[in-house]
Amino acid sequence: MVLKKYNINPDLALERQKCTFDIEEIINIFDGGKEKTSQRRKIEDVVLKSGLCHDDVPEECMSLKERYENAVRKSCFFSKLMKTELQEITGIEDFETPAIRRIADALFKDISPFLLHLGMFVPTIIGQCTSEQLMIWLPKALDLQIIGGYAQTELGHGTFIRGLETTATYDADTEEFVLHTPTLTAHKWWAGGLGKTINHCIVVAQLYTKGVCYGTHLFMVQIRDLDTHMPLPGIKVGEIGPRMGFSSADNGFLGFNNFRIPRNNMLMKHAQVQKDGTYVKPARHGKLTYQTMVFVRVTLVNEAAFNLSKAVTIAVRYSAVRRQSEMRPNEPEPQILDYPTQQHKLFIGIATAHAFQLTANWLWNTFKSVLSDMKKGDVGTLPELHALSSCLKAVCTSDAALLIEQCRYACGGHGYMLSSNLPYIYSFVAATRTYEGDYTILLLQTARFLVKAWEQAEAGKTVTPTVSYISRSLKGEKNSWRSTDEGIIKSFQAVAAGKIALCVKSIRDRMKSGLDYEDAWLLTTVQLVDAAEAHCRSVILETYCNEVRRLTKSSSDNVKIVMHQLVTLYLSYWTLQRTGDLLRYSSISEKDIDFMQRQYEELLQHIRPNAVALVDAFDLRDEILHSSLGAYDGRVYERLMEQAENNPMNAEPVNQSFHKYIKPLLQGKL
Ligand SMILES: CCCCCCCCCC/C=C\CCCCC/C=C/C(=O)SCCNC(=O)CCNC(=O)[C@H](O)C(C)(C)COP(=O)(O)OP(=O)(O)OC[C@H]1O[C@@H](n2cnc3c(N)ncnc32)[C@H](O)[C@@H]1OP(=O)(O)O
Ligand SMILES: Cc1cc2nc3c(=O)[nH]c(=O)nc-3n(C[C@H](O)[C@H](O)[C@H](O)COP(=O)(O)OP(=O)(O)OC[C@H]3O[C@@H](n4cnc5c(N)ncnc54)[C@H](O)[C@@H]3O)c2cc1C
Repeated sequence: MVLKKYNINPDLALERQKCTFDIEEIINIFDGGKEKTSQRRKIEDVVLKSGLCHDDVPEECMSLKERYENAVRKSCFFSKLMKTELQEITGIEDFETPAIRRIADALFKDISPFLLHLGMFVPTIIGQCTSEQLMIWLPKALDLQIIGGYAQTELGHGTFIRGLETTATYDADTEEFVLHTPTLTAHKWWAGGLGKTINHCIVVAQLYTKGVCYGTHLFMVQIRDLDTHMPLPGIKVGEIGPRMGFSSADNGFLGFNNFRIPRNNMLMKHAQVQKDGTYVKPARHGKLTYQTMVFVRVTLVNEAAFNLSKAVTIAVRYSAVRRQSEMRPNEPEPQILDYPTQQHKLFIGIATAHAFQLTANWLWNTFKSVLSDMKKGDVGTLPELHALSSCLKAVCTSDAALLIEQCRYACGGHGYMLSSNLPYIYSFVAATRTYEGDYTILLLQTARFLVKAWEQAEAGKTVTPTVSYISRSLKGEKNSWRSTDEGIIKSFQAVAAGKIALCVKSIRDRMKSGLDYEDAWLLTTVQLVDAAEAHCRSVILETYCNEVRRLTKSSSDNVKIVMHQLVTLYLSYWTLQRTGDLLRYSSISEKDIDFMQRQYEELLQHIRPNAVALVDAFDLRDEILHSSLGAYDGRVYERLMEQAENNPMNAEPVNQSFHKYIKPLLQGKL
């Protein structure tokens, strides 16, 4: 759609005059410096000027097939643009560039069918191939001579990877693997792009050689002819059908009928099958084939932050424009943003977007540092990364989904319109809570790490920094509540330590009463999930505070003030959400809680004048927001009417169904 130009809505113009800080300063902080902001804007200009974002009809008014075809068209031209003009600007073949991720949303209101190519296929090649394999597949994948996906999940199993049924049996005579789908439930299911788009695929299958099963391994499989795009003989492939979102990502199914691939198509960086069929197990760590999942979990924290920032931008701008009800008799209707309950719904969204973005950046740096350790042969930091990326992925995607839905509630009926974009943002983020490891499953992985850390600390061993609070707790350090940043973080750590202690106790008590470890663990899993969530909260709170302090060191006083107001709001919000836990595990009193409640309500008032400026500081162009409610000019009603008038349903004054059905019904002739 071409966005019509309107003058700024007067309410929104007034809001911007109230701003107390330099918006550009905050934009630079989140971009990582002035130069990065300027590079991002250049990238956005190129994409927006390319005309690629244009749709003849709104995406939501297209059929599923049209939406898919439109998304393929855009993905192809966008890929070409990335290889040419965008590469010149970034100067690198850098798919990490956050700016590329952001501007992709100007093209796709839903999802690109190439998402998994960039999101999992290329990263798996980079992380799992030997250098010889890398030289064969990486240039082709980066150049889009081959397009790939990641097919792990099956109809019968997603979470439990060890239970996957697809087999890859080595045939030493021909030096090939035979891929086979032995049952209905063994069909690959869900892989993005698999339905219609991709010609190659990373397949996760149980490896058999010399009659022994060695568990799941990764294989590069060509599934379609490069010229005709027809499925290769022995391959059954198709689209799984309409879903809540991801409508243009052609999620697919895949079955193999004794399909042969060369030995070299097993990704052999970590484990190998030699020509004679001898299996060589990974030298360093048994779970290195799970590395792409860790990578994606790390990027999903960023997705949570980015999508929440879009939703809250839409809802705050709308709330500044929308007037409803009256505060006092005969007074003009106020902007709904003036209601404290509305501020309560929205300002936590702004603070959370900041908290998650800074946590995502920190996690990304941790990920890079662990990768560099692993390159040197040291896998010692991997368990902590796995525990961190698991809980942060779980909690951030889950919180973001809830807060995005809250943004929709905050927009009343108009938020329910697809043209608000809130339903699309929600359905995308809701899926991130499930895929790449379901919420509960990932928190249970973190809980395993926490229980082990507890046992290590008990044995007097040093534990990693993110769980050092366990050692303090074991030393008997009592928590005394203080309503400062550090004080609140310490209390949240005391909550986490208290919950982990209870889990350990429950497991041990249950074992004493005769249960084996597995049953004792199973019966404690409700508490274990809770403990892992508490640990994750303490990590987010601490990272957010530390990062704001670090990043605003040389900022103006006004930026320091407003960024810190949001930190305090976040800390107060979570304190009030978790009073039960804090009363149980810290020395917080009722008086302290009353103080925190008052502080929270005062903060809403302090942040109110800067609310619109704070969402402007996410610097999200209208073309990325795609929202009738959230455009920079605030012309909500004009856009809603424009969209209604453009609705293809209104192209003809009388729909044919009137003549076919309604009229005969009215006339008793049906
Ligand atoms: C042109 C267009 C441009 C468009 C650009 C847009 C860009 C957008 C960017 C978005 C980015 C990416 C989006 C990607 C979209 C992805 C779509 C979705 C994909 C998928 O979902 S793929 C499938 C994912 N599946 C899962 O996640 C399954 C979850 N299950 C598991 O991970 C495991 O089964 C398990 C961990 C739950 C259990 O595994 P298991 O083998 O049974 O192990 P355990 O016995 O439990 O544990 C044994 C020990 O191993 C440790 N462990 C487990 N996992 C790991 C790991 N990953 N790393 C390190 N260690 C691990 C575990 O802790 C145990 O240790 P211990 O014995 O306790 O010491
Ligand atoms: C939009 C979307 C895109 C996807 N894209 C891909 C893709 O490209 N490639 C791919 O391979 N996969 C993909 N997936 C699949 C995805 O990774 C899985 O759906 C996900 O990992 C969850 O697994 P599941 O469906 O088997 O759920 P299940 O494991 O069946 O979960 C169902 C419920 O059971 C619970 N549960 C399961 N096991 C346990 C346990 N041990 N303890 C306690 N509770 C348990 C879960 O918590 C959950 O509440 C995609 C999924 C979606 C929704």
